Amino acid sequence: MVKVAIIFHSASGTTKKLAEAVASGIRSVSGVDAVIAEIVGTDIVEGRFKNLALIEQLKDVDAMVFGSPTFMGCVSAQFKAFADATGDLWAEKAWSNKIASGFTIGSNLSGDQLNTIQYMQIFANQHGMLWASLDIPGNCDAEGRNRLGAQSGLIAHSKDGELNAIDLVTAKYLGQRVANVAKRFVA
Ligand SMILES: Cc1cc2nc3c(=O)[nH]c(=O)nc-3n(C[C@H](O)[C@H](O)[C@H](O)COP(=O)(O)O)c2cc1C
Repeated sequence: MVKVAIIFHSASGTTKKLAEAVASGIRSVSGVDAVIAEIVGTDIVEGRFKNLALIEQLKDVDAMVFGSPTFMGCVSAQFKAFADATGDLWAEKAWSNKIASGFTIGSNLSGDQLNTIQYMQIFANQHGMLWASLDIPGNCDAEGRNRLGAQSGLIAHSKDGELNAIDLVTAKYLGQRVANVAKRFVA
């Protein structure tokens, strides 16, 4: 069984809804299962991410999809604390050649969400992971998916704390895509 993990932080729940949609996309691909790893505030003690069980969960996965709200133009502090806690794995090349992708959400249409995705991509590349983009041409899709037109990963927009239904459909597709890429790569 190919395993794809979703590692995400969500303060007010919108990123979590995207994560659930990504998981449903992963699980819709035969032979692939989703591993959910939610970063929560209490994982951070004196500024450092201490949930080693969450990191251990990622040991055997073939791919990871990172999710974070865009806070002040980048990933949340909680997500960054998780990333910083993987430094030993970086030295061991423990995640080398795993597939990676990412999603984020912001309350502005152009609220610097791209920087969040680019940070996730750099984080993945630090680990020697292989980044899977979002291969839905923005504004050229019959179903209107990828409505904000980011190709590096999924950028979503929350309005008054609510998600857009199309963003959820796009998130499901992102899960399917990463699952299919991981399946191909593992075969
Ligand atoms: C401290 C803080 C900083 C934020 N910074 C940004 C930002 O830079 N760009 C943006 O578009 N939205 C920003 N937002 C809005 C959140 O990204 C948005 O509400 C998102 O849906 C929250 O995700 P969550 O529900 O998973 O916590 C910010 C919100 C907070 C609380």
